[in-house]
Amino acid sequence: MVLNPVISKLAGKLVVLASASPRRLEILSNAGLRFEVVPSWFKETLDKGLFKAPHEYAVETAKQKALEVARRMPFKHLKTPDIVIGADTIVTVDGMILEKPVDKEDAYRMLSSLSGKEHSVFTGVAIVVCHEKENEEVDYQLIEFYEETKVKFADLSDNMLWEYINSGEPMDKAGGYGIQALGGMLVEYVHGDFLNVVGFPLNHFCKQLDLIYNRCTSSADQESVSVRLSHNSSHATSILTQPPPGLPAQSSHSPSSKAKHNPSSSPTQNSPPANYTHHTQNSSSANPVHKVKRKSSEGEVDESSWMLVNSLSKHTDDREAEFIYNTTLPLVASSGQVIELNVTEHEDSEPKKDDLQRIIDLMDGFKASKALFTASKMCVFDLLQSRPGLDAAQVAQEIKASVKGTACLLEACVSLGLLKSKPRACQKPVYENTDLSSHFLLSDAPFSLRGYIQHCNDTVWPLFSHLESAVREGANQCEKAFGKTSKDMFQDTFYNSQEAKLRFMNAMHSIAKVTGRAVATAFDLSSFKTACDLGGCTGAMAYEFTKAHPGLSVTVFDLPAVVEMSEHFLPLHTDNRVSFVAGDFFKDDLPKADLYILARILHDWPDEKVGILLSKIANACTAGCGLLLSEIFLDEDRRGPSRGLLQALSMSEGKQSSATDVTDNTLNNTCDILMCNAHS
Ligand SMILES: Cc1cn([C@@H]2O[C@H](COP(=O)(O)OP(=O)(O)OP(=O)(O)O)[C@@H](O)[C@H]2O)c(=O)[nH]c1=O
Repeated sequence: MVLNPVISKLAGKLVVLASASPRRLEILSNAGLRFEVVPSWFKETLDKGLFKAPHEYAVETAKQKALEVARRMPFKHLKTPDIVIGADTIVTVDGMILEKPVDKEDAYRMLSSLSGKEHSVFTGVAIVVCHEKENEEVDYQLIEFYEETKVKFADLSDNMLWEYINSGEPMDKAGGYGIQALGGMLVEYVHGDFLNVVGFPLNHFCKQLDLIYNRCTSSADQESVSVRLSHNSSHATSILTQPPPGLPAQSSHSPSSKAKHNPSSSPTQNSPPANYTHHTQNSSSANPVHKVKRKSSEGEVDESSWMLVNSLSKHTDDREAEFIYNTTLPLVASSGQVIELNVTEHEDSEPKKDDLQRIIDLMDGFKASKALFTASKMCVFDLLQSRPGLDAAQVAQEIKASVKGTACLLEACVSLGLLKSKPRACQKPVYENTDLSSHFLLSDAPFSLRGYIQHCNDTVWPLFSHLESAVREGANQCEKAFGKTSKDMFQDTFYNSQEAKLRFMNAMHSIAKVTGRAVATAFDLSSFKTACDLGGCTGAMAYEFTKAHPGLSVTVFDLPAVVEMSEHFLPLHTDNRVSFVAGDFFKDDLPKADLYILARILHDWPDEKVGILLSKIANACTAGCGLLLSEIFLDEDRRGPSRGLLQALSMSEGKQSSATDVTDNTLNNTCDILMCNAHS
């Protein structure tokens, strides 16, 4: 079910989040948006003194973050996004703008300035809509807005402040606190959008999308859309729209054609608003034939490069040649010179460049996955976390691999945004983790996905390499991939092999930790005092539930073989509101609880087993009980999300269901059913 039809308007578009903030990633993916993350390299160093109001600073920073990514991607990633979203969150108190603290003392200064006071949290957001023109230039059009939320802190003693600071939570957060986690304890009240404080004003964002895609469908469907930038009120909102009748001028930003358009909202007090020229782009191609245009920046190219160009020219009506070269790819000739080939397409019969890029991305997707799996398995991210700034030869030595192979792997990771490389004069570049890899790829990061990545590499990947057989036979391919039946695999995982069991538990643990909080906070559970997480494995989800709901105790119910290992996964601060009970949910009595939780369980089992489990839950429920389901539910039209449809290809005995499949199936209205979509 898509709650917000606006989000679905972005389906099929290359949406990019220009942010390394895990909170923004979580907020947008929980809303069902599918996007890539390309953290911005824009340094947040604008002169705050130049802005009349703090929100203008946040909006301008958000805009620069988004534009930097929009401009970089066509060159670094060889693809042009459709939409880039940038955001910047700041906290303001007593006329000061607080960003992320640089160290603990800074965090202390910030938090003590907030103690006992009301302050404002502003998140500036910029949406950059990119339109590729025929001449390979890109028009960037901007929608920018901000949201303000007022937050009041309780009086905080120094002891409390230092305890909080020493938890490590403040360091990557504006104002030095995270309202969504421990920092929530400091807060007396919040007036306004909570998610705005966390880092992204989802509601306001959806309203802006609504303006773009729903209220102005006719304009958004056109090749060219224009921008109205309004700076005439303290609310610096820009609305992307074809001019409704009566509205004045609009503007288009094209940083690639700076001579024509000044960048708007320049951070100077006196600078006038942007050029408000009405810009419409001709969508038709003037040239009906393919053109191979050779550009060479300096001097002559050597013979080999000429040969390449000539052979391409000969093949301009050869489909394969067009498909390979119908994009601007920098080709490096043996002289080291870069030749750019631009092929202009015939509008009527040839595919659009964006479409070609989407196909190429799909073709390459498995290479990117495998590069991630391999770097993770070879502990590249852990190594670069403990020793940032190693070059390829040093990394190769540590991970016991060839220098050539390691250099290729590191560069591939840089291109995927997983590593940063720092060039050094006359020396090989050195590497370090990006925020993305620090958050998700380290073994010991709180949101580590390493266990799940290893599961994808060791279990999912071999199954998918037999996809053709799986499709032909309509059955899973355990025997081909592992030489074992799925029953034997199950036995191994849970009973025969300690190592297989730990690997599996580790995978489930990591995905539950990353998604747990979103599931735990998706609903108001204040009416429930006890919960039972069926198949709750290591208890990762259960701990998130107890953290989010102080009045709730959770029993984890899982197979004895799992429960006996659960102590390996105890969190640092254990919580005696989580307990473990061993049993088989198909055979044994379920522990009594007000709320039953089934997170990522149903899709594994065939219909009859799902029926058995749900009717056992129905029997265990009394009035006022609830069932919380978290799955990658299919949309009601079963067209998405592709994550669910792709998961179905593993041909496990279970299936992907829509929300109504499950509610229709069962329970005879014995309890409330709470369903949330586990996109990640
Ligand atoms: C007040 C508050 C802030 N934050 C985080 O603070 C960062 C702000 O920094 P930013 O510069 O806007 O973003 P960033 O993290 O540096 O990422 P980027 O967009 O790449 O600049 C963002 O993360 C926010 O979630 C919380 O998680 N909880 C809160 O209660």
